[in-house]
Amino acid sequence: MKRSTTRKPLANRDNSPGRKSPASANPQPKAAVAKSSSQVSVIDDGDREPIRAFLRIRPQAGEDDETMQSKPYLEPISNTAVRMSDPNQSSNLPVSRLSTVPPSSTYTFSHIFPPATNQSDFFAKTTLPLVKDVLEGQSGLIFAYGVTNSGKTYTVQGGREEGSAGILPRTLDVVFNSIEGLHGDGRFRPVRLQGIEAALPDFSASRSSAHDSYTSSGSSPALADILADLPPEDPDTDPTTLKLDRNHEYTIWLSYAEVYNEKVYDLFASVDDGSPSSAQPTGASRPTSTFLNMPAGSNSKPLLLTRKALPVKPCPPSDNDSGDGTSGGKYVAGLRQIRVTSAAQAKALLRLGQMHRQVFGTLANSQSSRSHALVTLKVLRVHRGERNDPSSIQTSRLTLVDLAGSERTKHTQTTGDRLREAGNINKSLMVLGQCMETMRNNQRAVARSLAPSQERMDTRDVKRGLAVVPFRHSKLTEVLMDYFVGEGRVVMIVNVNPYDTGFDENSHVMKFSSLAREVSTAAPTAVSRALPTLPPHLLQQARTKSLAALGRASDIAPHRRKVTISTGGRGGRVVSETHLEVLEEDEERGDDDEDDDEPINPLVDALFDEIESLRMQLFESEMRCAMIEADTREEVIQEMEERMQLMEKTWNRRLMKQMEQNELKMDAKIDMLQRSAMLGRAAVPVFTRPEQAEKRVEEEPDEDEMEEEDEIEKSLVEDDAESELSDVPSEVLSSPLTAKDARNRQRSPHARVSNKQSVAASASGSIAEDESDEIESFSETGDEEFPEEDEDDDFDEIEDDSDEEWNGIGSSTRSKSSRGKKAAEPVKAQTKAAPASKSKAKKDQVPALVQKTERLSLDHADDGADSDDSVVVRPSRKIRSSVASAASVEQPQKKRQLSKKTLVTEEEVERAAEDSGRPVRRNLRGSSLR
Ligand SMILES: Nc1ncnc2c1ncn2[C@@H]1O[C@H](COP(=O)(O)OP(=O)(O)OP(=O)(O)O)[C@@H](O)[C@H]1O
Repeated sequence: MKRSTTRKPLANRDNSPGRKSPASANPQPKAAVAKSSSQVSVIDDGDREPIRAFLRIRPQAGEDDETMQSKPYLEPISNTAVRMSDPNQSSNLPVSRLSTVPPSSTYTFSHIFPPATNQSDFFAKTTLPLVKDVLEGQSGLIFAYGVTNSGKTYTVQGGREEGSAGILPRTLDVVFNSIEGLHGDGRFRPVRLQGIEAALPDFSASRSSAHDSYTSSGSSPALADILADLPPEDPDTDPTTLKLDRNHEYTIWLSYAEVYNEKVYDLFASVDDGSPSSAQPTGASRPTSTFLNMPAGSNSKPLLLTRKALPVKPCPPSDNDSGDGTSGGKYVAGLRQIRVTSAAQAKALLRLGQMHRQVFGTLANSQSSRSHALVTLKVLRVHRGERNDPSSIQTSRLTLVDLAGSERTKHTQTTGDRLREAGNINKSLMVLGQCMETMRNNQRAVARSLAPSQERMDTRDVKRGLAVVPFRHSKLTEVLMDYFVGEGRVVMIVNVNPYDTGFDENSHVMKFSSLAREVSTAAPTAVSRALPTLPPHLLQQARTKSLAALGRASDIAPHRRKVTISTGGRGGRVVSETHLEVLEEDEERGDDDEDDDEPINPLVDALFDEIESLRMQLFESEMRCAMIEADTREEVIQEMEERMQLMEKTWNRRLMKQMEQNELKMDAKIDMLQRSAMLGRAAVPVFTRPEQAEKRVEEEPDEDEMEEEDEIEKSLVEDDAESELSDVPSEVLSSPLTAKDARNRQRSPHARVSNKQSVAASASGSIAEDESDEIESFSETGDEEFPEEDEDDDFDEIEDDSDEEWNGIGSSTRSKSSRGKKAAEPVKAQTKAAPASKSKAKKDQVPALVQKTERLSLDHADDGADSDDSVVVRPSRKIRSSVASAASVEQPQKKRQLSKKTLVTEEEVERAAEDSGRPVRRNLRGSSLR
């Protein structure tokens, strides 16, 4: 039969020496609201102190960690102050528009621990005082707060290396070191928050072993086996021993709860795999290792693991020390508290709980804690002389909390379950901050009302002016509420990673810690109880409404998740996989819940719900935006790539076509050259590329002249280098052909006769002479010798400097580029003025010649713009001079180009020349001779 007893008030701070902390130097109000008969508690200022906040700076991770910055943005400026500077500002990176954080701020702490601080020192300065308190009957809370990856778990639980045990295992070590030889018999056990009750009726004082105590308290044998199966000796133990009053006996009870997705779970509870044999009543324990050892296989039916959320309930007034009839905080109903008699047992249990936590809470994200873990150590202390009197038993608690990392969902691809987790983590941390803020404001208001300068206010007015502390808006704050409103010291460890990329998040953490330091932990418990209570039906309505507002059906219906446990072999090989389905059932609500006398303000509730729902929407929309942006970028990139490929193909095709055409041209040229070589020197073939070539008519010189010119041209062909021109005999240079050739070489890279062609020409014997010949436009003395031509006619008027010089007419300074119709116009005008009679005979002959050459086109098909070979026929010097003298024109001579399409054979040209009564010499001209 269980028997509940009310405990005696514990020794309060008045009995605890050395309670004043440096932080308590802050002026605090002398007294808060005087306790009324009904609901307002007395606050004795002498017992209150602000929350202590310690900053721990994480050392820099390995260089391989790409997510980290190279320079820390946090710099300690003293033992208690630190300056934070926005790295985006210093590196001129764009600062987030939404950032509300100033670029540089200074924050103060109770103490700052640099990265090099070892675990032992850290424990001694932050946690050891609380351990001492709890063994002396004082409750305490210590929680680690910080963004993901800032070192919270390392601080609380520790690392793998020797000597890196965190504050939790060290606490256990120190407790059991200190109570060595002072163990109680465990005839009473703790219930709820502060109550105690007798252990099972069959309990006998002689059965005090751990195994017995588990069995007697309803634990499964498997749990006891696990706890009995302890590792030999833990080398990483803290040797610290505290001096205790040896007239007392101590029993230590351990509980391990998890707040995940706004539900509280017992990490020591059973795991039901669905088989009837394993079905156990709620709250019964089943070793987690059982399901981890289950036969694995990817094809096997997923195992169903069920766990039930535990309700958080207000303590009955009977548990309240004050005996004023008000409730004494809230407790997790059904949370198992297991007695442990050694640090090793406690650690083994915690390991088991940790496994449970990983499977249920963090399996899908094993790198990060997604839940708040609360380990509570309860100490029942009784005087040896009063061990049979339950009323003499003192209960104290020390809770160590490893909070989930304050999330940065906007930086991570968080969706679905993860997003929901993140929302809930942020919600509980936000509510924690709001609770602190409200408490601080309330305390300030009270302090103001009590200030000597102020008129003394009625305590009821003061009470009415106080805000509701929103503990009930999150499970975390609900569970921890008693530490804030009741007695107990609260210590906050702020973990920060100064290399972390989340500057904004870390700034919020810092702000939170500043806020916490302004909160005194002995706030009036009545503040949250002093508000009017809604009738039960309205209370229920408000609950339903708030759940509906959140749109979280899962808060009402059980939430199912699928998880896969992989057992790895060597080299990352997966040996086995076990598929599990996790069913998280909502807590049961008893009828007595409706009698919850907790004050509730529907408006505040609705606002919180609205905030939460908006936050979720914001996260979701940010995620959607990020995904849409990523998709769009990918699409654009793909499209660009396709276009590039298309362009590449097109250009490749064009290039190939061009190359083919060039090859064809080259072939054609070679053919023609070969044919002309066969024809021999006497009959020089004429090659045409009608479109691009200039057509010049050249007078066939007489035998001597031809020989002379051939000699000269040959020597020029052999003479490739410009510089060698000086070596050319003066009589050669004096030749108009040679002079022109030399000038053309000097003028531009587009010289009419390229070296290459010259070499080719020299290699081709007599053909080379023609190739290397300067081919010139047909030169005429005047229009009267030619029919009047349109600008579009086949005859292009081209001025030729060389000929002008040669004929001693015109200006040699006129450039080729200025050649054209404009330049030809004055010539036309002048030639028109010449007597028509003198040129009449020649005029009659030339059109006939032109017509003939037009008819003799060899390649009409190749009439494109790129056709460049053409017949060049130039009247002999004699004809030109006779024409000039006949025309008696002392103007620069006009030259006309024959039809671009004109192609003639040698014979035809000769025939045409014979018809005209003059010998004609034909020269070759390739496209490159332009
Ligand atoms: N003081 C320290 N010294 C050495 N290593 C540390 C320290 N603090 C943290 N680390 C290392 O940094 C990593 C992240 O730390 P930890 O897991 O404790 O972060 P966390 O804040 O608990 O993250 P989460 O909230 O995601 O669980 C771990 O590998 C841990 O070993």
